[in-house]
Amino acid sequence: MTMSAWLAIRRIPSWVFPLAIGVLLIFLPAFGLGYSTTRNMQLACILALVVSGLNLSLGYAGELALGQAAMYAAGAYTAGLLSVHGHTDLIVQIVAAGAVALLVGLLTGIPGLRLGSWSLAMTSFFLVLLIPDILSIFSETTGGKNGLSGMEQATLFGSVIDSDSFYVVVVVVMIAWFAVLRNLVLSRHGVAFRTLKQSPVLASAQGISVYRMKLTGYAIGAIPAGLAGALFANTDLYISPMSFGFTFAMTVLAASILGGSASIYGALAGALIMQFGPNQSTEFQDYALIFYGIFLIIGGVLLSGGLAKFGKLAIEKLDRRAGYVPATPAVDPAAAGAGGGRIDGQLLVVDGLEKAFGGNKALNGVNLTARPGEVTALIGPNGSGKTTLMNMIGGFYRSDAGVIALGDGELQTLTSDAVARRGVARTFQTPNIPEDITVLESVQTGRYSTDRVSMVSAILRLPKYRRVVRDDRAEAMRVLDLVGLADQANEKASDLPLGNRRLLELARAVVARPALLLLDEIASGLDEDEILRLAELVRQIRASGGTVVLVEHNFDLVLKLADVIYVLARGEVIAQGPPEEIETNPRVLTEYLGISVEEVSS
Ligand SMILES: Nc1ncnc2c1ncn2[C@@H]1O[C@H](COP(=O)(O)OP(=O)(O)OP(=O)(O)O)[C@@H](O)[C@H]1O
Repeated sequence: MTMSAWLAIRRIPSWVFPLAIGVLLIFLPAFGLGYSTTRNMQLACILALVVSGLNLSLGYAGELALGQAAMYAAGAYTAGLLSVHGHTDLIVQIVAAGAVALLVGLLTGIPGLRLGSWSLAMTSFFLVLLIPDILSIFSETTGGKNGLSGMEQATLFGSVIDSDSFYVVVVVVMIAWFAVLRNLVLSRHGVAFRTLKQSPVLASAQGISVYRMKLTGYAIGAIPAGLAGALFANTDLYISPMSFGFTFAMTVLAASILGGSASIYGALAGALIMQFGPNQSTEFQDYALIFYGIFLIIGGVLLSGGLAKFGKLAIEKLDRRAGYVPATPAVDPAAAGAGGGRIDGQLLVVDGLEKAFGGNKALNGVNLTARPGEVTALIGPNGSGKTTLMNMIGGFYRSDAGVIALGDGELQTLTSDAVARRGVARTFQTPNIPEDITVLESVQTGRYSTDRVSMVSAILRLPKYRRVVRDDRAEAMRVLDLVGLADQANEKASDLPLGNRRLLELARAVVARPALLLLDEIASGLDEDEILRLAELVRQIRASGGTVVLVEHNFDLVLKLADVIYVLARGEVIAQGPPEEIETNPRVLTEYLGISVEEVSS
């Protein structure tokens, strides 16, 4: 392909391609596809729906769950039972199946995710094993092991859907669901999912409730499984527990990993491979689990990221060869709004804060005040409690006693995500920047908790969502310009050198104009020039009205930057005051700098 042709292709909006594939799938039977291929295509689309749900929870929210098979079964039996009882309208069946699957998702997800770590994987795994037993217990209704028969052909607006039209319906449902998913994962919620997967600590520091977000991913992922179940039940008008067991759960997992679980369209690719490959051969069925094991190893080890990753790499390579660079959004000076770049910093008062780890008192009655428009620095030898104090202000540790007041509210009882939503932003000792997102997206995530916008609004691209996206972009470009990274807005954030990653973190922390900004060793690992640049930025934030608390080992920088310095030693404040005082305080010199007063005066 010539490079100019590639550039022309890149100018076409990205949603056009999947839609074109969808439309092609609709018309495939018209090209003389036989019954068996059309049927396999239909089953592949149904499988793709189930896989897309797993991708949302596994690939995006980072939670391994095998419960899709159970949700699929719930959807299929809901539709089947409705049909047996004379409710043949497909829309009614699909809506009911999606709702029941969502319920199964919530009922299993709530306890599974509450317990944390691997418990959702375990809960959902057992759920899959339980399917045949549950269906047997209610065998009078479900037909038990013999399956549910007696379904009527589905109808749409009163007319019976013949098998050719049913194929079209299946593809249309898949296209519609993929459009929903695309809008979701491309929105700020999608970036939030990816942040959560890579760093729950960063996610909660941005105001995202890890538990709620994971549950949301898992529960939304249940919906397509339910829809798929309803479509599957109407394919043969017969369902039995055989279709929903452990082997099916493994098919879904293998398709997800082969196609690439962190992608939407990878779900279709993986489903097509599984449907037209392994599912065709009867010998395969006998050794299915062994083959799935092999697939999972291939997918997990050799083909990390699945086919979707290959596709992405190929696109990136072509982009590089053709010199394609997406346009960087313009910096709009008016984006600063009526208040300019003003930050409404709030007063932080820490009073009598205590924290012990076992017998080790990390903080012992710490008092500290940080004012808006000032930089308050925290220094002290290693192990003196600085990080502990920062983590307690940020809500990551619970205090044993004491009060942390910000403005007219208190923080000490709040979780870290709630503290972030109160306007506390932070940077990390080691920059915490998720992979596979751009510099611009990364800064935009700093605004996740301001101007909140619902997932429904994002999926439907409602006016409020569009306005928030515009503001997110404009504000992010404004602060990127401030830190000097505007022209790298479209680069991969994690590829930046350390100095720029620290600048990026600073931009991400100030983009929401926080009430309190916590900076954790921003100078470490930087050269002189980079330190000067960061210091200048911190001064600008102070001048804009920000309340800044800075933990820093670089004493010279602290002396230049801070308005007030607190010196911690063994969990207690041993000195506090302006730099001129701290610099000459004998206790600080001996305890922190390790030099005697005589040495200084000589
Ligand atoms: N999660 C934890 N569990 C147990 N002990 C901890 C924990 N976090 C900190 N500590 C202990 O609390 C004390 C204070 O540690 P902290 O990390 O707050 O010090 P610091 O001043 O930030 O040190 P550094 O400059 O090395 O980062 C140390 O004795 C440390 O071992």
